[in-house]
Amino acid sequence: YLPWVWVLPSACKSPSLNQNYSWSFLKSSWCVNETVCSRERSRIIKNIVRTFKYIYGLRFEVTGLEKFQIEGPCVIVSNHQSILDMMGLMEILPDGCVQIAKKELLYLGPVGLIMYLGGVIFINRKSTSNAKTVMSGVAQTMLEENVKVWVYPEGTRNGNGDLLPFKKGAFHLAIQAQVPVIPVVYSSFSSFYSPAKKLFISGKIQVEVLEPIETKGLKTEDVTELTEKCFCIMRETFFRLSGRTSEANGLAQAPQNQEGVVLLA
Ligand SMILES: CCCCCCCCCCCCCCCC(=O)SCCNC(=O)CCNC(=O)[C@H](O)C(C)(C)COP(=O)(O)OP(=O)(O)OC[C@H]1O[C@@H](n2cnc3c(N)ncnc32)[C@H](O)[C@@H]1OP(=O)(O)O
Ligand SMILES: CCCCCCCC/C=C\CCCCCCCC(=O)OC[C@@H](O)COP(=O)(O)O
Repeated sequence: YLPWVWVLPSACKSPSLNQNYSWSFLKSSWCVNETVCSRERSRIIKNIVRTFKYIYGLRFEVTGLEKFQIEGPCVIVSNHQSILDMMGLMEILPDGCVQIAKKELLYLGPVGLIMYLGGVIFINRKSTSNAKTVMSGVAQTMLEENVKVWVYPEGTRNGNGDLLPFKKGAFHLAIQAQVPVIPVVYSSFSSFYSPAKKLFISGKIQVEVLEPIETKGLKTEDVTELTEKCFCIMRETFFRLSGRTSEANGLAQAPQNQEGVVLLA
């Protein structure tokens, strides 16, 4: 694959932009088997971006990768500290997995084009109703096309040494499609990467793929509980991987619902 041979025909045959264009692109007819083509493009992007770690001197230590070996689709959620997460993403990205991204990234020139060709689904974060419509379409398509979906539930980059409260879209998606949620946690980058301190040296990133959380039988009213459960598990793992204890961070007490029932056993 020469990059231009790959990009140009795709760009010329791109559909007109609409909120579901990633999916309509997957379904476009220029490719004999469009899903295979999209997966193949995604694999090429992955293999290129994975080489960046050698340039930046980053090492990844991954555990639990076998958790991705499940039959059928799932929603993968992970913490989001910086643009470096893209290298971490490509380190473990399973085949047939698309990512949810803010629509502004589509206009990043060649990077936006490459994301588009890789099947990224763009949402308008400023419009909940628009994002909800796109996500509902995704729930249906991920089942039809056996696609995994990767979401950053914090909804924005956050390098402050903790996780931000999770947005609920990923969990609505998992419950609507009745597919498991697989949490993935990356350790803190703060010891080697900090734009505020103008620090960027080589370093090691620990990545842990956690046990899938089943959603079979869960309903819309369970979204908040599922969101909090996943948040607690990921936050605790984040602190452990980053060498901080839960107690030191006030995590000894599990969250409770309005009736005082502990949500996380
Ligand atoms: C060489 C070059 C290399 C190139 C290399 C390429 C690399 C290719 C890698 C690409 C990689 C991309 C990486 C991108 C990284 C980002 O762009 S991260 C930013 C974009 N992603 C996200 O924002 C995802 C997370 N956000 C969400 O899921 C949010 O819930 C939404 C859907 C945006 C909505 O936002 P919101 O309104 O602010 O949030 P939220 O409080 O969750 O929801 C409000 C209400 O709506 C309800 N709601 C939310 N969603 C739903 C739903 N789906 N159904 C029903 N109700 C819903 C909630 O339940 C809530 O109601 P209550 O329960 O409070 O009553
Ligand atoms: C000095 C550091 C240089 C690091 C270079 C690392 C190379 C990374 C590999 C791929 C290149 C480009 C992929 C671009 C994708 C950008 C994803 C991203 O991080 O978007 C931000 C978005 O989620 C949330 O936006 P806000 O935090 O709300 O605004």
